[in-house]
Amino acid sequence: MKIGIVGCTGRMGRMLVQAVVNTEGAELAGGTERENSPFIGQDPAVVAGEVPSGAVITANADELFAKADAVIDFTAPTATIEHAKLAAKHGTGLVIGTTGLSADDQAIIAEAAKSTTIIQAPNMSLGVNLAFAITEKVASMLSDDWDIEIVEMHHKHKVDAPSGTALGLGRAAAKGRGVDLDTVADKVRDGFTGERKKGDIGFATLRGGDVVGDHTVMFAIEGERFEITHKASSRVIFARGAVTGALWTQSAEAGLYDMQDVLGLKD
Ligand SMILES: NC(=O)C1=CN([C@@H]2O[C@H](COP(=O)(O)OP(=O)(O)OC[C@H]3O[C@@H](n4cnc5c(N)ncnc54)[C@H](OP(=O)(O)O)[C@@H]3O)[C@@H](O)[C@H]2O)C=CC1
Ligand SMILES: O=C(O)C1=N[C@H](C(=O)O)C[C@H](O)C1
Repeated sequence: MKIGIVGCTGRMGRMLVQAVVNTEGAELAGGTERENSPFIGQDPAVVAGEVPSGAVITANADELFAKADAVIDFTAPTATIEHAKLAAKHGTGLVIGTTGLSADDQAIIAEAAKSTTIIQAPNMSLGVNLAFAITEKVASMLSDDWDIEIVEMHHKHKVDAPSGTALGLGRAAAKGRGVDLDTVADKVRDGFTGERKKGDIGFATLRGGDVVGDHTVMFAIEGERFEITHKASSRVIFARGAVTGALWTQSAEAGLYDMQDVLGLKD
């Protein structure tokens, strides 16, 4: 299966290239970067520290979507929505790992998924997808006397907050509780905030150093606290998950899926 990587020289892009060239049944179709990138014309595998693959980095995403069976996108929201349109145009499978997308961006992705298979997940790791399922279950078993708080920490280069995974954990908790996250989310606290509102789902964001990604969901009540924690120590878990997703697109109907679909974690 021919897999393309857009944004192939980024932190995740390089890990994705490594994962593709080391996965049986996967072949690197090529990679993209912006027009002014110093990597244009180079082999993405060599940039990622692998042996030459014969593939080339270009700024022509249209060409990559035309020749690939699936493309993996860990870039930025403005790029991702254009990639979703190209996936629909060419009927190419698409795996989206990019976070920080707006509601309007989501609508464009949902429209594209009418014509092709798209897998979108804020976290491609098995551990976090288990945490999504467990969080929903625990939230469904506890009353809203239990306060739910989500804490995340990432490296200093991360540009969106709260992380896509933290928001995913919030959505899972809200779903378990039978409420809409948008109406109960408390994402920023500063100054004289007053007491915590019963039923809110709070978020706290930490940034620093080279932390790959830590997430904790806390269920707190007077006298005790129950926590679900995931810590990523290598980006390889996201890259492997994304390549598994890309291979999975080949056998799925057009539609919008997540990693819980791919990993068979749904009831
Ligand atoms: N779902 C998951 O499991 C995970 C998701 N992520 C998400 O993935 C995204 C990327 O993260 P990360 O790799 O750390 O970020 P980086 O900034 O390191 O990588 C992004 C890459 O995409 C490139 N890019 C941006 N726009 C375009 C474009 N129009 N065409 C081609 N390339 C483009 C960037 O180039 P330039 O530098 O020139 O802008 C850069 O090389 C983030 O949203 C992050 O949250 C990260 C890890 C796991
Ligand atoms: O930007 C990152 O690095 C990560 N982003 C994802 C997110 O926003 O949840 C996933 C992972 O935690 C790393």
